[in-house]
Amino acid sequence: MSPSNLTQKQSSKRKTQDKASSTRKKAKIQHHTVEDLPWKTVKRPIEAGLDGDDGILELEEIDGVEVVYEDTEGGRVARFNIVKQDVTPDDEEPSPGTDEQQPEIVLHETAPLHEEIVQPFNSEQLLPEWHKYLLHPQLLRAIHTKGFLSPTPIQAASLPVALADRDVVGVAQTGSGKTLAYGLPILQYILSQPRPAPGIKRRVRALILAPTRELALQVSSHLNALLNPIDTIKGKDSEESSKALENAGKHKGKNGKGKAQDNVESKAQPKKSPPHVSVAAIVGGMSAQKQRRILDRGVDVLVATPGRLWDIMEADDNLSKEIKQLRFLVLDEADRMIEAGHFAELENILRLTLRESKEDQIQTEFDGQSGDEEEDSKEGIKDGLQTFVFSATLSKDLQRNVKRRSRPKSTGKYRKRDEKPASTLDDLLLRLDFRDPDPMVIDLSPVGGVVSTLKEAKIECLSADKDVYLYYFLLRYPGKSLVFLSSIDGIRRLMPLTELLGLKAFPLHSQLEQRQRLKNLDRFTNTPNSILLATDIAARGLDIPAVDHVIHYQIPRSADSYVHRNGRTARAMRKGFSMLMCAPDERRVVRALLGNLGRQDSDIPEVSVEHSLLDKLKYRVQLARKIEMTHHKIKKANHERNWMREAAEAMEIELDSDYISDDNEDKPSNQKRKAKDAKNAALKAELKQLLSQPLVARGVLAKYITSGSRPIVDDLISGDSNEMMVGLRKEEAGSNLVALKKKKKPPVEKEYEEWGGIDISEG
Ligand SMILES: Nc1ncnc2c1ncn2[C@@H]1O[C@H](COP(=O)(O)OP(=O)(O)OP(=O)(O)O)[C@@H](O)[C@H]1O
Repeated sequence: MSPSNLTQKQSSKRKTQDKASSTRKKAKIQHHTVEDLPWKTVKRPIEAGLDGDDGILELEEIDGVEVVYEDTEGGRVARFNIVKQDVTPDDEEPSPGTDEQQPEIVLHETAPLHEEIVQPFNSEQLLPEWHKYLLHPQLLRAIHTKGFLSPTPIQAASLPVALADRDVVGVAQTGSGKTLAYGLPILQYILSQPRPAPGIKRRVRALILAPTRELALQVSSHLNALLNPIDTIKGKDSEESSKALENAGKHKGKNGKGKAQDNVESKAQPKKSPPHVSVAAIVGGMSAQKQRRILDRGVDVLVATPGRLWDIMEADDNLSKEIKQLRFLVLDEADRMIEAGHFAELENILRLTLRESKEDQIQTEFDGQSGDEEEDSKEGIKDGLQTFVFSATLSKDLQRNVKRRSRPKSTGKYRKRDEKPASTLDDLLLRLDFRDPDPMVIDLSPVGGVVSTLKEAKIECLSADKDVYLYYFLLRYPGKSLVFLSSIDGIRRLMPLTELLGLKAFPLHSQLEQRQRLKNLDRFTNTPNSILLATDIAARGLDIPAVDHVIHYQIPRSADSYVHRNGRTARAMRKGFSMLMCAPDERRVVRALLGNLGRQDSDIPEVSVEHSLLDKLKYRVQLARKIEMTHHKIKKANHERNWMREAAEAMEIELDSDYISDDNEDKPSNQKRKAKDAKNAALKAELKQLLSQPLVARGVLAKYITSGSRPIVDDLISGDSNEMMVGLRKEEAGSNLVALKKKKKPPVEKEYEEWGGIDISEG
């Protein structure tokens, strides 16, 4: 890294620092390497034009560093000097002329610049619903700022238990606030401990494991938002936050306090000191070196995906030691973790959290619990580890098994270290060494897995017609739509089609670089009426604000997947809509999938479709497909020609002149290509022209709005007509459904018990 990597902010700081340092006589200068410097993460300055990223995922900056150039034998090198001022107790700016009395320059930033002054928070008055939990004022202030007036049901059920040091297995519907259900007790614990002493490295006290990178990053940002609510509100995820601020303002108004009070409180925050709690995410796809540096600096709450964490742990004994002494272990979306292909890493990490005596004693069977074992477990609680397992989908059987699980018996069967990892969630839970003899299982999952604010529907059509129906739906019901496919190829095929049809779509799948994944999520979040074409990596846990529709373009591979995909909409009691696109050969699987949720396929009504418009859209889609196919052929031919040229160069072979020059007008291949280009240009022009024309439903006379079998005058006057489809009213998805007749016979249960989902892996 060179000094040019210091951020812009840093360079201006450097100038100030230069000036300041020249006046401070007692300054001691210490030389450091880049790696030693106290880097800290700052928000990406999107508004400053860096949103193009250019390989930058996050920025870091350093306070109080001088860059000094030194001429050495090996040339000019940069030296980094950490120069830190000790701040007067009240943290006031030094008054002019007192520079001579500014003596201290300290080596590292770990020393707090302030003793923490915790401003009390009147929760009894401002957050009566939260008062009884006696949360730390910092947390209460954040909850208030976010406008969370009362805990969600899962929070209300799990907080008293978790705050009383008990283990919790929590099952609650998607979008019901599970992150804070486990996050608040963790932050409460750490905030109530003394701040780390100056120079003492923090050790990891809470480990939160999540199945996907996006979810891990989201969890860490949710927790950070609780610790720095003001920063977060200024940040880019502002839609929800500004609403929250508005709510908070309203709420305060009711209680006779206004914004002024809040300002006083925020001003009273210490200006700059190391945070009391540091939360960091360790995920794949980002610089491992940087993540190691963060860990070396010390982290209290570590949110990680098992794969990357295990990679780092293998090279870092200290981290393994810290994991052995955890105070909190959380498995978020535990059931997905065993699907995601990093079960071996997960198992290795979990092994470190077992009590010493159990290291090699992982039981493979469920057994009853003896009195002795209970005694042991009670002792175990004293050694401190609290375990939380949360998901929207944990089977009832599994929850019972958690209750029935036992400590290993001396005569029992134990799994050896080198045995193959198990593949079921039952096994995973057995690998957890709950210190609580009776972990609290809280199951608030709704019947049939459906959130009460979600409307479900389906469209039955041929596989080949799914593109047209999707296009119809997206035009008919504008909004933010998350479209799930089970293969990356499917997304690659749909992306150019949506673009040609003038839709704003972004892809999300595992073969995209991490920075591209995050960027696309960000764009989807911030673009109205946009579409995210995603595989199941987006199915779990992602809290994307205001997703209006979830569309299962390809059917989910299990009942759980159906529930989690649907859970990206209708979150936090908002309305949402989900639509299954079901081809004839998928019906059997859909029946089985719904059967697993205790439902019938006739429970799900059909979306009514205006067939006259569908035909018009079909022609547009056909044109787009043709254009794309020609593009594809041209691209393929170019690729092949370039490959031939490169191969010939490498082998020093002369190629036929056809391959060497594109300029030869007379060559038949060039003529063919030109003809193709012309044909493609004509197709594009035709599509463009079609896209510019309004779509008019049958029976509508666009020129005579008061006549025809469907006069549209009233809708036009009231502003109720659909913007894209003349003759149809502006309606929300789900307001126009066709109920199906219930079947008399319930589905045969045996079939569902045995059905384990289809194995469609990404790609
Ligand atoms: N007490 C509360 N009141 C209002 N909103 C809340 C509250 N707690 C959390 N939320 C908001 O609800 C949304 C969903 O929360 P969260 O992501 O924790 O849900 P979840 O249960 O983990 O969902 P999933 O099962 O899909 O992972 C978030 O935007 C969060 O900020």
